[in-house]
Amino acid sequence: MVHQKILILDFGSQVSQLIARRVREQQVYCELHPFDVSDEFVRGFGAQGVILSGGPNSVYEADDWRAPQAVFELGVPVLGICYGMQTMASQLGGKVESSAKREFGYAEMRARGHSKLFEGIEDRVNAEGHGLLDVWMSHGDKVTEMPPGFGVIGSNESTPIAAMADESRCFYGVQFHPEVTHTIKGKEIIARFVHDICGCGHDWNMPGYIDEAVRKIREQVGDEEVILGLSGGVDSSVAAALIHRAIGDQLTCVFVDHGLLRLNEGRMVMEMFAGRLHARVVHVDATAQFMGHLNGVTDPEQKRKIIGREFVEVFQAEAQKLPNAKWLAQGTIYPDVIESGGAKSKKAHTIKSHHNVGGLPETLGLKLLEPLRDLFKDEVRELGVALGLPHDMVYRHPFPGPGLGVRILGEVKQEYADLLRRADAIFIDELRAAGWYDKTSQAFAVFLPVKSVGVMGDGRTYEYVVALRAVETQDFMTAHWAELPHSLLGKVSNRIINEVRGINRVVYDISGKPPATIEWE
Ligand SMILES: Nc1ncnc2c1ncn2[C@@H]1O[C@H](COP(=O)(O)OP(=O)(O)OP(=O)(O)O)[C@@H](O)[C@H]1O
Ligand SMILES: O=c1[nH]c(=O)c2[nH+]cn([C@@H]3O[C@H](COP(=O)(O)O)[C@@H](O)[C@H]3O)c2[nH]1
Ligand SMILES: NC(=O)CC[C@H](N)C(=O)O
Ligand SMILES: [Mg+2]
Repeated sequence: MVHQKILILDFGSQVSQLIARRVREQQVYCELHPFDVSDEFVRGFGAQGVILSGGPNSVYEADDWRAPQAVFELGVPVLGICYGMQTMASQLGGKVESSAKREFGYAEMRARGHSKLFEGIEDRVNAEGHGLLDVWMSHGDKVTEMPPGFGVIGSNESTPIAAMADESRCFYGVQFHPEVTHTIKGKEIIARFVHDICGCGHDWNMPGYIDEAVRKIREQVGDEEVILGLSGGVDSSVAAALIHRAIGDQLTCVFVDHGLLRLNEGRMVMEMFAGRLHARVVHVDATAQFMGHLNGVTDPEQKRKIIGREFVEVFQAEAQKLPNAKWLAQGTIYPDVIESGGAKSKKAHTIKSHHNVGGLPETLGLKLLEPLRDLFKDEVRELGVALGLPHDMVYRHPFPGPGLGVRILGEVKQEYADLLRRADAIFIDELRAAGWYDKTSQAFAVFLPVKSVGVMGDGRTYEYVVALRAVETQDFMTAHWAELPHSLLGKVSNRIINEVRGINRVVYDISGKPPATIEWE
């Protein structure tokens, strides 16, 4: 089935992904691509409409940060947001200048004229009968001259051209950000653009998606076999459930126990998949293999590389046991795709080599099957529920592939992993009991291989330290430490010190990301 779709071009705004999510919420399919795609790409894409995102540059400085000219020649509606509006103005013959007054945060904008974009959408009406909108702005430049054919459709004191339109061509520019929730009527404005102006229907929804994805997987795979690395995390679990629905026992899930999993994780994953979904799951106990290679290694990057490499080894060995395995399935989701090809990645530094199934070697000899490539995390969760996975599993906190390997600082030892597993389980247990699990995005314990002195039952102790980490975040790119109640932290600390012999001190991590990262290694 061919969907109607919107093309979003990313100029590097921090909130570009939100535009895509807002469009998807309207049950309209869209794709986010870097702004510098070619004219041919734009012409071949088949968009019903194009959205240009915001971005950190100024059009009068960065003269190569332009939309492909084809965007304006497709004969479809275009919406420019912030930088997107500014480049549209500049490319079509208007003018953009630095503004004396920067606007950052809340602003009130008056709708003017009768534009299709805002007609009937307002938060309040003023004495003269003009609609007023509460919007969120973040800019230092502004359009000072509109291109030929455009008229003003929104203004405020500091930004007289806060929104503009050429209604005959359906070109719109807004200086504010309709994609953020602080713009109260942002959702209505996006809906107006995609449905009424671009003419898109509501053809993107989960039940429809399952049928379509199942058909596509069957077509791709035929009678060949697929192996999938199952971690028990959200993405690989949903991918497994979807592929299993499509091809049943042609799918073999490989669940690798590297000895660095959480408490009881192995049992839980096996019960869920083999027991409940009746999927074929191979449980590989590779503890000795991973621990052996990690022995004596203290450098975080080296540890990550070793773990990634050993994963691939295990998958290769398992694939060779199957007569007809031609595919390796992965739970790659849309943000993974965007982050490895988006406008922002061009200047990005490597902070950590996040392993997925390792850097896949050419010699793997398997084709990749990635049925979640088009979905955002919340869509993946919705899909998981629609496929019958339990709520608890689908709403779990993410868990990194290298597992406790990056939560034990320095050298990884069996003894440390055992202590950490128990401390972590107590923390998560208490978070759930206090209703805080769903209020945090990720929470875990970290093992510090240093000893400190304590006193227990009148005796001296000299034992290890555990740090607790809990964060709140939308996208895991930036995060705040969670302000857990002191009473809850107190209870967790008490239980860990009392129940886990070998730990006599618990601390709470109060660093944000940046400058810290979420994991400690
Ligand atoms: N213990 C494991 N056994 C087998 N495969 C694994 C294991 N850990 C990670 N993987 C593979 O690495 C991939 C990437 O892991 P990642 O943590 O990003 O995703 P996830 O575990 O599916 O979801 P979540 O982000 O919710 O943890 C997984 O999809 C899975 O294929
Ligand atoms: O699958 C994964 N493989 C990895 O190697 C990896 N390293 C970090 N993470 C997870 O990514 C998010 C951001 O983590 P950091 O702030 O520590 O980089 C957090 O959610 C981390 O748990 C990983 N996930
Ligand atoms: N958020 C944006 O897109 C900002 C655009 C441009 N850099 C400005 O400051 O006006
Ligand atoms: Mg995971």
